[in-house]
Amino acid sequence: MSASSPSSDAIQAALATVLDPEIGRPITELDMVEAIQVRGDGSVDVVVLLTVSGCPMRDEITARVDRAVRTVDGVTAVRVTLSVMTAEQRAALHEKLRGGAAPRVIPFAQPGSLTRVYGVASGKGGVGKSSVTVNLAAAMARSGLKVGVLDADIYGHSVPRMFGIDRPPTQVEKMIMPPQAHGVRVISTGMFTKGNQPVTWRGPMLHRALEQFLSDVFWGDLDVLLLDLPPGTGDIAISLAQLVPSSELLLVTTPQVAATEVAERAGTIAAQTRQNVVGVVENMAYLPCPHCDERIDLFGSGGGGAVAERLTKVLGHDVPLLAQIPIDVRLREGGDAGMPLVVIDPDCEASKQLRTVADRLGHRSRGLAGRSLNLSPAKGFSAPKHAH
Ligand SMILES: Nc1ncnc2c1ncn2[C@@H]1O[C@H](COP(=O)(O)OP(=O)(O)OP(=O)(O)O)[C@@H](O)[C@H]1O
Repeated sequence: MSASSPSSDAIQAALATVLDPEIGRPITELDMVEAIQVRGDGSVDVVVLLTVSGCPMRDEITARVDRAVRTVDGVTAVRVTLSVMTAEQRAALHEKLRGGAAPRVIPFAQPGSLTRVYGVASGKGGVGKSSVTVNLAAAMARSGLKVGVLDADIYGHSVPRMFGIDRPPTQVEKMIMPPQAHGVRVISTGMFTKGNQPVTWRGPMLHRALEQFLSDVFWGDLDVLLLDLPPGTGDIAISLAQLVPSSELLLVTTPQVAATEVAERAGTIAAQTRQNVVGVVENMAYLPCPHCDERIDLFGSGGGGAVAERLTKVLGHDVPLLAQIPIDVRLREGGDAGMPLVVIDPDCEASKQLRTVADRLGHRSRGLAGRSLNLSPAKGFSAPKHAH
């Protein structure tokens, strides 16, 4: 080896900066680098182990390794060879990722969890619940938060399309690696049904599926997990409350929806499950007139405010109206093209409203307020306002 050729330590250090695109950890830490060979002429061979042979990320990993190794002084050429982990190596990786936790443990339900979990619910379909979920998640990711979306809307899993994701998740043993888009980790019930066919999921099956998505998906260390719930706040909202007792609900409505009816229904469920309702988002609130400053109340007005007011009464705690999102054709077009509006145009009115909600939900301090503790305070005892 000539004096100027790079050391294999330097190559190793460069490889330690390469993150696996799905797991988000250095490939060296994941034991994915099988061999490094540095030749006298400065050319470097790296053998990388993929978790599965058909890994959809193979080109991306190759490119990342190539880029990183080329930054090392003295490197003249890089050759990346891909191989596949043996069953034992995969099992060891699975073990490592689980961090010694027992199987079927839901990390978000553990006492020390700092992840805020929000179920996004609506009284009926088509009000823009999925669009709101996707845009909130993308806005949170843009502000530097680690975000996951679990699309549990079995009647219309539109979330992957709205994120532009068209590939299934990779599986390492029993662990499911969520695809990422716009900085968000995404899992959808739609990724597990053949040809995206609607499935008749029944209560217990849905409960098990949700449990599996919460426990077997490698979510990593999330700040926020958003769940797109099926419309109608039914079984799945109850399952979520059981599986993650500290989860909270965000309600999406249009101004048109029979406000009292939706509020009663959602309120009854939330009161039963003791879930906190963080607020109401009124979507399709108005159509900005293309010729003047007027707002056209296409779907009526006041629905969001009425739901918030009604829920405040029913639940006995303040349920604010967090935003009024106008109708914006680009929100739908962006959804169809896999580009959330907050990414395409972060400063338009609809995006501003969405970003306000994202900021509020993403940066709330996670005190005891609104968390289900299943405790009743003793007479004369007033509970502390904050946990910390
Ligand atoms: N503010 C908005 N402006 C324009 N189009 C919107 C807006 N919000 C949602 N849409 C469009 O309305 C349609 C329904 O929205 P979306 O799929 O998000 O609703 P949903 O409540 O999740 O429905 P479901 O529960 O039935 O899946 C989509 O085509 C979406 O792009």
